[in-house]
Amino acid sequence: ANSNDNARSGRSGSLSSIPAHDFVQKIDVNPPKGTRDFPPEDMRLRNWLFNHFREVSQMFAFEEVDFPVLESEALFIRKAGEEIRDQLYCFEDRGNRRVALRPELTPSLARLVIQKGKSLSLPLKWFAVGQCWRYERMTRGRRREHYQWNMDIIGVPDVTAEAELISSIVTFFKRIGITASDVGFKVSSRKVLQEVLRCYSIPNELFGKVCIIIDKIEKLPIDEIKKELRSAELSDEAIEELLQVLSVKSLAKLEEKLGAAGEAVSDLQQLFSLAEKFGYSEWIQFDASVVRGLAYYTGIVFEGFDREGKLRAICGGGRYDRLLSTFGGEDIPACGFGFGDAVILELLKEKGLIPEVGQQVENIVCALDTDLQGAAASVATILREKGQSVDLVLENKPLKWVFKRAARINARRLILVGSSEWEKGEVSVKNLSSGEQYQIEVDRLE
Ligand SMILES: Nc1ccc(Br)nc1
Repeated sequence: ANSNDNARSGRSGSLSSIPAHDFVQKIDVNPPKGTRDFPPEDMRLRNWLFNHFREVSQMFAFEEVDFPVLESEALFIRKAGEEIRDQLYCFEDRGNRRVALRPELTPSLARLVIQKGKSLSLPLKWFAVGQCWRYERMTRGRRREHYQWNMDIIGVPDVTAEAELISSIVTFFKRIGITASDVGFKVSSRKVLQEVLRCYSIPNELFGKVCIIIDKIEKLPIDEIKKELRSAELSDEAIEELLQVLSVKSLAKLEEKLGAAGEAVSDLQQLFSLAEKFGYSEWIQFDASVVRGLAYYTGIVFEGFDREGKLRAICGGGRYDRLLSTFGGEDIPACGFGFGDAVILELLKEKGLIPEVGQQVENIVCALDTDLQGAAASVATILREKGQSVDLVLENKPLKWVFKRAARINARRLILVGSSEWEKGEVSVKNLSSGEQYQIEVDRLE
């Protein structure tokens, strides 16, 4: 206890005469800008959502992993002009190390795979639900943290891996009542861009930067996009061809444009035929304009969108076969997705699908007078040892108060410990839904 406590508690001590206000400074009780508290009701909804993330991941035989929320800044320093880089929540720690709050989970996953190296037997199917951060000028009043569900498959070069990942997200949507008429996936491949850029002998190291510029195509005027592409040393001819290809509306047209021999077309054709077999064809559509805003994708990319077009992307992912080598590791083919905890709740609100997640308690146990408090504690323990949840009334309260609390915590039954019954080793039970009342020996409670 510090002097402050003494002053507050009124306990004897030399400081009690000093008025408390000398020590107490009024703090802001709100969480830091852009962050959220999770009081019980919000935490129950979050747990409901995360339980679905976990149950679907386990249904697909993925193993849960996690990493520090604090990472070396170097893990996220990429030179492709990504927004995620501009908004890095980074700082120098007391050991003068450059560190950052992770803006995404994939680089940490890549780091762990490299660290574990040869001891890992491929393929890996890992999932994580982790808090991710960005530092954005609060002018836009957007959040600075969110929780992201990630699933990644490491060591499978075929698009069967991407097809499996999309199947897991479709499974999740179905479990929470979202249908193919609410949500779809735009699917493309960065190999489309690659094949166009190769025709104009654009060097590979520009690939990431070009993708990031293209990803802004629906957020910036087309002249701005062209200007940025020109500054990335693309010729006007290459830019025109690129924009042409990105407006292709079907896989058939893409094949006409790029030919059937390229990997872009064959990967996408394989993915769409696998979608048929998985039974989620109605959920996905080819859309050449999808590139996603992360520099490291190298193949199939996809993003979940709400068909009413009111919300930002719900989730997104793709193949990233070259990420490990950017950290000095041996490249292993990989693909994965990220699914944030914010847009999905906006969608569920839109659709009236937010579930009722009230508190559920089986028993509320109350002593009818203070010298039976110990007896009430023993009843609570017996029930808890039977695996039942018990709210034990901890103070001497009037029955009216106890009934009110029972209703608030949604208790199934009230157990009263009274002296006459207790002498017979019994308690009084009231079933709070049926109103049924009876006496019973404690040991026979179940
Ligand atoms: N990457 C990232 C992190 C945090 C939020 Br909020 N949004 C995106």
